[in-house]
Amino acid sequence: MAHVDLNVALLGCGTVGSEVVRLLQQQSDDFAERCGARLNLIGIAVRDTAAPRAARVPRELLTEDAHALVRRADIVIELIGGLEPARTLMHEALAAGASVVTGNKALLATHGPELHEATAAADVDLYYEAAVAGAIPVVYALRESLAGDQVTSISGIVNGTTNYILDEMTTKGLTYEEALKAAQELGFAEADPSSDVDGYDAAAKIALMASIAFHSRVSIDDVATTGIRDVTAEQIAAASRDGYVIKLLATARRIAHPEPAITLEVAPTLVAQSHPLAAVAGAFNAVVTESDAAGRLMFYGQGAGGAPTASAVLSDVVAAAAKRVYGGHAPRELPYASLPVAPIEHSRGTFVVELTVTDAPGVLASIAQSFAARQVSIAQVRQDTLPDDASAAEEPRASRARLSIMTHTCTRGDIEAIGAELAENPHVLNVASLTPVEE
Ligand SMILES: NC(=O)C1=CN([C@@H]2O[C@H](COP(=O)(O)OP(=O)(O)OC[C@H]3O[C@@H](n4cnc5c(N)ncnc54)[C@H](O)[C@@H]3O)[C@@H](O)[C@H]2O)C=CC1
Ligand SMILES: N[C@@H](CC=O)C(=O)O
Ligand code: NA
Repeated sequence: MAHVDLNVALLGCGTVGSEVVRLLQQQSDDFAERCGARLNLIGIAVRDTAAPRAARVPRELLTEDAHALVRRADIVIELIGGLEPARTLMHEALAAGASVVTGNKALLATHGPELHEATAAADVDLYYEAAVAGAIPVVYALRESLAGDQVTSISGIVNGTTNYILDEMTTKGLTYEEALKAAQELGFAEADPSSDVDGYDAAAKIALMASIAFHSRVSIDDVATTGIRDVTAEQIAAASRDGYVIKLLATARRIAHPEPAITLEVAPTLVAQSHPLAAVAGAFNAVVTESDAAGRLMFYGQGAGGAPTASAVLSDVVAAAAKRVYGGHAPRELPYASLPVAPIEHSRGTFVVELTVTDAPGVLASIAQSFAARQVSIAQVRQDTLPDDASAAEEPRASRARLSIMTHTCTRGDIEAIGAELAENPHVLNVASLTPVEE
């Protein structure tokens, strides 16, 4: 079959970009058959053309002038990451009439609306399968497969680095620092790993998924975000003793009260060992959607790493190319529902409150009173005696205990208010954590 020629420009040739080059080289004949176009890689924009690179990267295609390159392309693949110059380059590409494929969740979750508007204005396409959960086709699933349904919630493990770190700490007893270093060496971690460990990478991904699923505009700043820096080996051990694992979960839910809205959160969560997300190990990702007609769906696979992410990039490149050859468009942004984002205090769930307390008569009753005052029902209490505080000056030293209190369903606002009140209770030595639970 005769094929037309399409010019493809690659911006960034790091972990993912270099794998994109490999797939473009190895599968060029197949891609031509699948999209009806020969995908000619016309240039690779890099920061330093003299830097060492994999032998497969054709040096004659390297350029430091990304701006000139995008103006010559039919399809621009942006794999630089970060906000600038990626944002300006994508605008230049769209304005020049190119379709854009990107893995840049940070940019889309911050400046998505203007990029979607520029895409529509230029009558081209914007694809970003790689931006959410790497190889897992979850953007496609939400944009297309579930377009005939009403999504009510999305929850997932969408950051490979933090899942890997928590898993290594749980199963191998590695320290946080050792596990992070290994994740960086394996190519999962972002250039600035704080965006992984502080939860912002997951926040960007849940913002993108929620925007599509709930037909609204959600940004990374709308997500109540807590990372994994404060998760301790003790918490991990206590969770496993009680039948849970700690996972960094990203959740987005449609709520009806006090008004139709969305709640969004990224937080270390106690996931019951029987829950399908508990079995997601290492750098793997999984996303669970609930929708009215389809019920629960689960998507699982490699959410990070060069080759898996390049697979998602190439799926978008093939789709973009086919549209340019045969006509039609990728689904456009459809924010018609305009649901507001509710304060996270409105979100409902069950929680575990962990406290260090003095072990004396009446202490439990006084703590229970804080829950009763807010109509929050306690489902379970576990008490472990702790060794006496050797640093305490007074003799005899007070006995101490660790209390772990699980609630029935309540709002996050209630549990935070209870936590604040308990912090003032003279019997409470420390409120160690307030952790959501996923049964
Ligand atoms: N590594 C992964 O597992 C995944 C990465 N992503 C996303 O894909 C994108 C790329 O990620 P990685 O390949 O891991 O990053 P990377 O840091 O390995 O590669 C980025 C490359 O862009 C180059 N670069 C920086 N500024 C540039 C400029 N002005 N012009 C040209 N090149 C420039 C850097 O020198 C670097 O080689 C990011 O948006 C990231 O969030 C998405 C899913 C998974
Ligand atoms: N740093 C990210 C890479 C993919 O998005 C992760 O660890 O998941
Ligand atoms: Na994906």
